[in-house]
Amino acid sequence: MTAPLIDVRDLERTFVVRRKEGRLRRRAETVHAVRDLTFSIGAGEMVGYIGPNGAGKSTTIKMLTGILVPTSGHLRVAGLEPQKHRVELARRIGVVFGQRTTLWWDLPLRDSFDLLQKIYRTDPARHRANLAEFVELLDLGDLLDTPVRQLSLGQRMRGDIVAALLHDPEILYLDEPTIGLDVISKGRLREFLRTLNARRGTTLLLTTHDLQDIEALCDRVVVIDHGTAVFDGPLADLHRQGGSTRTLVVDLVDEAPPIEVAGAVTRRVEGPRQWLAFPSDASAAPVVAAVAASYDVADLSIQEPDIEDVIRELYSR
Ligand SMILES: Nc1ncnc2c1ncn2[C@@H]1O[C@H](COP(=O)(O)OP(=O)(O)OP(=O)(O)O)[C@@H](O)[C@H]1O
Repeated sequence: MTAPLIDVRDLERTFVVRRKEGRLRRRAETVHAVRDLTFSIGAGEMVGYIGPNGAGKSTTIKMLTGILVPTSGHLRVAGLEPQKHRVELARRIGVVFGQRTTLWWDLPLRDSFDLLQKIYRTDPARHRANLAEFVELLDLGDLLDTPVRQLSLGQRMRGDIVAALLHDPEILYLDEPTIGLDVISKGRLREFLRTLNARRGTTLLLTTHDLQDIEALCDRVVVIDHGTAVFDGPLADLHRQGGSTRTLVVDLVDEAPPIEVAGAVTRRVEGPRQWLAFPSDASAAPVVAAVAASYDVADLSIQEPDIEDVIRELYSR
């Protein structure tokens, strides 16, 4: 078996903060930003890393990139210890922050990209080939001579993604890459990331509060809460873990009292329309058959579980 590309075991990071106590006194308090964190990611995986505010996501990413030193535990990225081999690691990873740019504000995009080639000492031919491919995929050709400060958020984000990828990293960390983007820009970005993964096998670790990013991109999710992983597995299993339900929406020919059938519970009635919840891992067929056998049905549809609800349920445990 090959070693995982990202290997995190019993990782811990604490911060000592001074909290005000009374008017003058301050008390030192230890914050466990990350504790007992264990997960590993294989080459080519696309993993969503999610959790509520303050769960420890940024602290984890900072340790993975070598910006922050762990308090204890085992951490390897591409076989390297990030804090000891920061420069070497920088060539193997790309980082994109949705909330801030790594581009030079007053320079045209093209100049930012040229500077990055010099900083990373990327082979010039390789740089040109990558630039041509990414500019085409992200439709940035007409914007190369525009200073970054004149770009829209979506255009700048595409520029940031190109900047993070020009040196051919194996791993791309994305921190809220679609924040503030409109639906079209989000869709375009997700499409690009899927293509990148399929063509080059780039490993993606994605932090986001937009669960549609996760649904569109990730086969696997790691959920972190209070610094520790509370779930690690396929998205479909997350639905099961959360005990989530699917909903059968029934339009009756006439208004009726709440439907009573085995295997489902009627949650809502509005005129002739009723909403019946049933377990998401059960088949809808028996519920549909039971409803159709006893009621005059005009129409039926099934709503899949809302991942936001599943996650809310998981956090609240
Ligand atoms: N430099 C620091 N000094 C003190 N406490 C910190 C520091 N950085 C993070 N923390 C604390 O560690 C915990 C985890 O923070 P972190 O930023 O990793 O969470 P997050 O999951 O990224 O949150 P968000 O979704 O809001 O970005 C929080 O309680 C935070 O206040």
